[in-house]
Amino acid sequence: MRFQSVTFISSFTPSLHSIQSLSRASLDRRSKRPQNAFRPNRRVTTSSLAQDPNSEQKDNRKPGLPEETDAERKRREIGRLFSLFSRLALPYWKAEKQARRDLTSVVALTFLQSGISVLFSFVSRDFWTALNTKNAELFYHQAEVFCAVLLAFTPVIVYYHYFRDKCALRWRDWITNRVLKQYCSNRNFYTLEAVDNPDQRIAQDLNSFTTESLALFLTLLVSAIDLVSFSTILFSIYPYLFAVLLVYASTGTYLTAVLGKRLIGLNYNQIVREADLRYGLIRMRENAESIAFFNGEKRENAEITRRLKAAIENMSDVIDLRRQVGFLQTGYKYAVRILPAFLVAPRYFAGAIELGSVTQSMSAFSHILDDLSLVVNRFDSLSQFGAGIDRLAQFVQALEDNIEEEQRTFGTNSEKNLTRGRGHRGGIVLNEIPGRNRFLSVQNLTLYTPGDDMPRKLIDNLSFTLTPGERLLVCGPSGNGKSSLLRALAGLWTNGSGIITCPDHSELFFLPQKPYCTLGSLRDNLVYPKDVKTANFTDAALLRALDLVELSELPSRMGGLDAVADWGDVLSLGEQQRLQFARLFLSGTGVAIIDEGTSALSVQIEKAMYELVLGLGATIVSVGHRPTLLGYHERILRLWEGSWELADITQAERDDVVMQTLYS
Ligand SMILES: Nc1ncnc2c1ncn2[C@@H]1O[C@H](COP(=O)(O)OP(=O)(O)OP(=O)(O)O)[C@@H](O)[C@H]1O
Repeated sequence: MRFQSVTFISSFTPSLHSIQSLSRASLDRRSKRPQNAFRPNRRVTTSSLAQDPNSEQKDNRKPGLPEETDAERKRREIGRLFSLFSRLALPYWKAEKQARRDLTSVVALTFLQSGISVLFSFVSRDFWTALNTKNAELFYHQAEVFCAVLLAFTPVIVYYHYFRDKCALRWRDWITNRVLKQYCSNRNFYTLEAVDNPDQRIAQDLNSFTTESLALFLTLLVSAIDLVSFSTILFSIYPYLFAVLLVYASTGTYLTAVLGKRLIGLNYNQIVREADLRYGLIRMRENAESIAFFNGEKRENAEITRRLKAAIENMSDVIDLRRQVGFLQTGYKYAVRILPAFLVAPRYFAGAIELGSVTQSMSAFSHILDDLSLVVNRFDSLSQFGAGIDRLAQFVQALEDNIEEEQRTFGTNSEKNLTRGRGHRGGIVLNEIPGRNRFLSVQNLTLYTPGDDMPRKLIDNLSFTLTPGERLLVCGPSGNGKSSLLRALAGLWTNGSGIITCPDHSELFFLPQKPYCTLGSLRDNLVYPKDVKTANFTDAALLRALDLVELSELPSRMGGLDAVADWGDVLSLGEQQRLQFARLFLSGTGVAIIDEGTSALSVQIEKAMYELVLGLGATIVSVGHRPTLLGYHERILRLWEGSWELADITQAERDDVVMQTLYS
């Protein structure tokens, strides 16, 4: 959406006020975050300020007070939107000097632009009067003046747009970085369940917000300046015309608001539905191979068609409503082509004014009407803007709530209570010991699945301690909480009680059940989660790590360490698991947590991988079903139906015993 500045052409050509078809912000805004099996069902409470506009607006007054009237509710809604807007918009302008400088330039150019518009209105008046009085000399002179003003006006317009766009871009850069930082901190990206499509909000909604806010501000400014300057002109020509104008504009605004009030909710829905559609398509692309194996395209097609239908149906409602508003808007805009002339014509016929004054009054009328009709002319874009603010505010509020809660809970204690107000069952205390150590202890750990609705007890009162370099194998039937125990060790799952003492996160290295390959080069993937620049590994060190995990041919096959590919697609599962071990090796970590990290590898390569980790002297906690894993661990923890059993692995068992027999 762009809020156009008033053009000088409308001053020069009095009868024309073109109906601007506003380019609409793309509605295809969102892609849903993939569901993650590890994600706790954590509910994030967002402020009452940030609600879905479709949801009933609750009256938060205390019981006993009289019910809120319609007018009060509307006032509250406007106040709410305004407060959300200022909370999103103001920090940038307060924090950045450069931003204030940029804005000053744009505002100065806006004034200049409006000044030239007024000048045009006078040039135009004399031009038409010269034509009307057949004064050729004056006519050509006015044409020359027009060209001169045009020459001066062009750079003003060009620079106005230039500074405005630059300003919006810098703002977008600043606010996106800020929100992204909040999103990436405090594991918000993992825990923020209640907010849909955060990716779309960060990438697109913030962009629209900055561009549209700035454009709206400038449109309001231009309107205010025009209102003052052109009202003076109009009033001096014919005060009655001015009064008619006020009545005309306020009636139009009121009727548009009444007819189109459903548009905000519909626009909000449209954003959601378009994003759902896009997410369906992205999932299909991401899982193309599995779908192809299943011949699942029909089923996928049906699901995507369902999403498309939802988007189309809602859009159809939007179009229907636009039609209703359109009747009013079109009539409203075209009527002004003759209305002012019609009203001043008697004075012209009576010889009280010149033709130039008629055209000038029409131009002034159009200008002012445009200023007063902001709501009528931009209703659709304004309603989209309102919906966008709601979505953004909801998101930012949720991020801030999460961070505040974290700070409140953690305080300055080294002991981190990660319960975050989870309630009656208390919470698991994660005690991270800073520095290089390889000690791990779990005391009286009772672990539940996340969420307060029917959580399931997975582990009951578990205690164990691993001394540096000790190796524990966790096994048990599927779905009995093995991976969940690792989630608790990482501080991801906190529902329950007990104390976990472990090194801080830089000393813990997790190899998840599903390998993860980051976007970027092979080098990026090897040093992950560190950054290539800070990790500072030589090529030789990286090649050696690849060699150790038997991937030495990978760089030459893929085009070198800096080759970029979709590694999750181009590497086999076994190769990805080996890549994880190369990372582990490079990290030189003290405690390795391996969740079925060798499930796709042959027994021989599994041996090589474990020998590599043993060589690091790391404390190891592994989860796995394979009997061969017994050979690399000293103790075994069996989990089943909430119970557990901890035992030493004897040498005989290490050599020979099949793990299934241990827990079947
Ligand atoms: N986000 C979640 N919310 C609620 N329950 C969950 C969630 N994620 C997993 N669970 C449930 O927690 C239970 C334990 O899961 P977990 O992944 O720990 O099993 P596991 O023992 O590692 O299984 P497997 O051997 O099949 O990998 C399962 O019943 C699972 O369905």
